[in-house]
Amino acid sequence: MAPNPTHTALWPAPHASGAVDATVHVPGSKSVTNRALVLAALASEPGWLRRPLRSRDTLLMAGGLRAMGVEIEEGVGPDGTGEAWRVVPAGLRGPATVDVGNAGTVMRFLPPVATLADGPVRFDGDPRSYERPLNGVIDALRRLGARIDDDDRGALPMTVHGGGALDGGTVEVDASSSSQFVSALLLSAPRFNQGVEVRHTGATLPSMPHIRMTVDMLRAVGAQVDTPESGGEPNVWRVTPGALLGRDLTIEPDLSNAQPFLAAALITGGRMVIPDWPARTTQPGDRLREIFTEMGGSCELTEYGLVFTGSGTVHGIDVDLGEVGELTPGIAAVAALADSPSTLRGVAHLRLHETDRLAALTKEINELGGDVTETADGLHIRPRRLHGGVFHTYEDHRMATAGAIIGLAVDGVQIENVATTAKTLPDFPELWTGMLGA
Ligand SMILES: O=C(O)C1=C[C@@H](OP(=O)(O)O)[C@@H](O)[C@H](O)C1
Ligand SMILES: C=C(OP(=O)(O)O)C(=O)O
Repeated sequence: MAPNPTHTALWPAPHASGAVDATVHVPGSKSVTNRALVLAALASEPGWLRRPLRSRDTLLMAGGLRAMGVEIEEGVGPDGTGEAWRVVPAGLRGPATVDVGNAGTVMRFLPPVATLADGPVRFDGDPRSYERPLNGVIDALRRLGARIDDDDRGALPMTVHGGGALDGGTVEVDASSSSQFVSALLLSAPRFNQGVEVRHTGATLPSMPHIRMTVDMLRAVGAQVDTPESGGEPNVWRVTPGALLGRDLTIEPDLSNAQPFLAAALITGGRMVIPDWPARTTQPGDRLREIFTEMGGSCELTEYGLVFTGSGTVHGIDVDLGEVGELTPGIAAVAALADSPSTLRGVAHLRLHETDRLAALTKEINELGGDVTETADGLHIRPRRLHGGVFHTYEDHRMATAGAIIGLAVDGVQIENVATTAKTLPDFPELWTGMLGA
């Protein structure tokens, strides 16, 4: 097969000639947008999403819901300002086909929705989606009463034979490979006849902030959710059946996508302003305030947003990133440019993300002259003088942004397939060159 010209294209990563000083408006959060779409689709009345993220993952989510009969209309918000989506719920329909691409949120959050459709819903996606874990969702849905045809692979492609309703009830799930198994079951549970009680049985559970995001957003649309934090048993979440409200929700900026811009200020000793950084949020990217401060920067959260300043020095860090795994590629890139070694721990499950991120980061940083080794659950990074070269991205948006961070400090880095940032941030190349005043 001839190579795909888009994928093999090389993007010369801009090199910073001095301290970066910029304000970057970061588009909406992928995780918030895709949860908001699902909850609005399951509500009993229309709702609005203002400033939704429009990227590959969120357009796939909208496409999947539309395929099942939900109306998602383009429009301006109810107050006449800002771009918005109006979501009009409908009786969910099958037969339908859902393309999940390589979006974890789509491949995990939509099968429970499909159990409520009145016919078969076929799920398919990118080759990598066949390798990403889905068995936790499939097994749990079967035990809750669903009929699913996956040829006993526990993976995509598969067909959920929607029966118009699902019993629900109590179910055990090992979500150690992805927190999205828990989020997926909770999000649709208000519409299951008996709601759900999810009991996580695995030894570890990654990405807890994302589960809190699910719980917060469910409560905001009127669902009753009991959690370990609200006095329940550890690792048990309970959702009571009930109707969901249609809301008018403004989507927060994606704080994980703010990461490369903050990193730019950190490694160049510059200044970065991210408007609309929320004062309170469940997004894991909020942890960057603490992590990048420990690595040498300082930040101030104002009413306008976050003001982050680099000191000109970057320190290594020893940190457990299990709660905030999606920040790992960007932290690894900064760590490769630091003045001391780093240990990133608690992220074994990254081997099952868009690509095997631990292998990919090790290989690509080392090919630029770095010294990275994989551990059982993370990376050891010993900074070395790096040189230019091609940074491969493995169709992983966060590999592309990690390479761009290194390219700011190292002349001659070329990013292969920077277009893969379209998964969550289609404007990345323009925002990045705009930041540099190019
Ligand atoms: O629920 C979500 O929106 C997400 C949960 C996390 O998944 P894992 O728990 O599989 O790491 C995170 O890495 C992903 O980017 C988004
Ligand atoms: C792991 C990620 O995505 P997904 O939602 O596809 O799991 C990510 O965005 O870093």
